[in-house]
Amino acid sequence: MDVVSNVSHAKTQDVDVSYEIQASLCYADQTKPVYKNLRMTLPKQTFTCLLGESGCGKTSLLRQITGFDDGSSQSECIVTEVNKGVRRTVTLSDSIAYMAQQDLLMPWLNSLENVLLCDYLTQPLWHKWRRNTAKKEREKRDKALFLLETLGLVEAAYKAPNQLSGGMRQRVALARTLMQDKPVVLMDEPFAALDAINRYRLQDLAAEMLAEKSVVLVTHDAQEAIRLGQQILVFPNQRDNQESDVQPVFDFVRPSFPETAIPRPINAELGRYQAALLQAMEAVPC
Ligand SMILES: Nc1ncnc2c1ncn2[C@@H]1O[C@H](COP(=O)(O)OP(=O)(O)OP(=O)(O)O)[C@@H](O)[C@H]1O
Repeated sequence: MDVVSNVSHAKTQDVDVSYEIQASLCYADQTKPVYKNLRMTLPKQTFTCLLGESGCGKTSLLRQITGFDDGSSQSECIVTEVNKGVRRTVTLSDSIAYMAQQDLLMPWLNSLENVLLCDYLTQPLWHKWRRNTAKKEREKRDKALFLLETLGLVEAAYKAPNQLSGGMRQRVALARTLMQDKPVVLMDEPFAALDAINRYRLQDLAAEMLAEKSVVLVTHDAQEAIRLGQQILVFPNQRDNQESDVQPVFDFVRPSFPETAIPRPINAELGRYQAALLQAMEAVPC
């Protein structure tokens, strides 16, 4: 199935532009690669949901796309931007906001400070010393407060993480991700720890607030993938194929999904697609 033809939200998306990712990864303490010669296409300004069985390499792939390398693996990750047929190799590390499975809030900072933290850390040092930054700092603070307000966290702005519920902490983490305003957003099971109502609300907020971004959302929740996915990819299982000297190109399984705008309502149609997605995931060879 052609990925691009499946994309909804046609108004906001520039489907002529995409990132092609080719990646291989083998951790030093493992004999077999986690994946080899894996290819993935991310159309820009599209919500891609990535599923797969536990341990297949979803988090590793996100980490590789960010450019993170702790030296404990043999890895290769080539990102090619394809813009109206013109291809060029790019580095995405400066263009990515990453939201991890844990909220990773600093316990000694309040919500507002946590939201502002990434911006502060990524500023060059000389910028912090400049005198005329007061106005910019005020603007950033206003933006952070606006994000917290939009996410229903006005009263939590000056509270420490240990004074917040799990759902509130995840919303602060989402505000921090949005604050960075990066074109590519990678989210690793961001809503997994939430109750059903908070998860539903945050899915709605994420779809609305990340509509202009190229998003990869790792999830184990088939319903979440069908609600949010404009492209859904199921991680191929490569473990049985590693013995061969020939390196085939592995591709993701692409189940079908409704061609309506996201976030999709939970109804009978969504339930049917959810069942079909679970079947497609079961069919991935183990
Ligand atoms: N830093 C590391 N060093 C060595 N092995 C690792 C490291 N990180 C992950 N692995 C291994 O790589 C494989 C893929 O792990 P990864 O966390 O990417 O899977 P995942 O699909 O995200 O799993 P889950 O759905 O459970 O979060 C696993 O076998 C894991 O044990």
